[in-house]
Amino acid sequence: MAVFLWRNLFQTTKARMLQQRRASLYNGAHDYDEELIKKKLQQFAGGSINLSKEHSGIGILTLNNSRLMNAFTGTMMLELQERVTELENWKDGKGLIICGAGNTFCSGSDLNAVKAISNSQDGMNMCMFMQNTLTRLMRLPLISIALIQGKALGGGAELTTACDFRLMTPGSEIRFVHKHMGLVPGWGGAARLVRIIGSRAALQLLSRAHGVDPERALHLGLSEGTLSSSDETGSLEEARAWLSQYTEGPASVIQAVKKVVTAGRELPLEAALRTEKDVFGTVWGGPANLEALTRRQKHK
Ligand SMILES: CC[C@@H](C(=O)O)C(=O)SCCNC(=O)CCNC(=O)[C@H](O)C(C)(C)COP(=O)(O)OP(=O)(O)OC[C@H]1O[C@@H](n2cnc3c(N)ncnc32)[C@H](O)[C@@H]1OP(=O)(O)O
Repeated sequence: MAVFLWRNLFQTTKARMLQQRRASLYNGAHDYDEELIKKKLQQFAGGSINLSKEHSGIGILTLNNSRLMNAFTGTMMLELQERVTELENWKDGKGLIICGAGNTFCSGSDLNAVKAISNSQDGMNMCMFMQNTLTRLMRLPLISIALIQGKALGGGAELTTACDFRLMTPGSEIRFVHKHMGLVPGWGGAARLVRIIGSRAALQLLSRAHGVDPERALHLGLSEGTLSSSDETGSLEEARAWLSQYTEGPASVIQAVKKVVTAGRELPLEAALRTEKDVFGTVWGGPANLEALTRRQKHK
């Protein structure tokens, strides 16, 4: 009976939390027409977003458009949304590494597409589409890393801020080039950057639009560390090893850890406390908890 009640509570709470995570920032009430922008984005094809889910519970999401330095075409934006949905449903997932193919991260939006949708309605719809997707990415119950090799420019720099951590390879660069394009970030990059490095440093990075090298990023708290390897395979291996120190343990517990931190980061205190209570309810008396009680482990 107790197990039945626990399972019931667990399923209900989990379903409610999944629904909250997927809830879009923008919908029809904000003059947002998702179907319209999806049709538009479909016209700018090229590249792909590949996801491989490893047995360890670490997913590798690769931006793949080497010809254009992994710039985001319209279809890549659509694929990113699909991959995020797939990750939201990954029960055994614990961590995620986002990287670019061919030794570079991402050079932002595909400028050919940007030019073609430079009217206000398309621009706003694209902005809302990407904010919705990157907000869901940030809220995934997975511990995420942006592995930055080569360049992360414009929208590519914004994407790095939707991850929990950033690791950089020697010689790499994060650069919010928007000012030079007569723009500001629109994929949520400014709001997230302020939360990561504070408003003064964010103002400096956005208003000067200079590149941030690994040393400066480390100093600003934008990057967690500089890897020793700069080649694709070696740096991915290092990033995996770095991430695995945080993903050791059952997926249900790692996911719960990420959920309570997300709530603490995003919600007012009382709402965050209530979410923490709900998440606590999903692990209390759960398999990992009962096993730990049986083991009577000492934390010396
Ligand atoms: C809403 C807008 C904003 C956002 O979404 O937030 C953006 O992201 S706008 C895009 C911002 N990015 C840029 O402006 C990048 C411009 N490109 C460069 O600065 C350079 O290409 C580079 C990325 C620094 C690489 O330089 P380099 O190593 O010398 O290579 P190439 O310049 O020869 O590049 C190879 C090839 O790739 C094309 N390329 C690169 N980035 C883009 C891009 N974002 N969109 C379209 N095409 C891109 C580049 O033009 C070259 O192609 P060819 O000229 O055909 O050889």
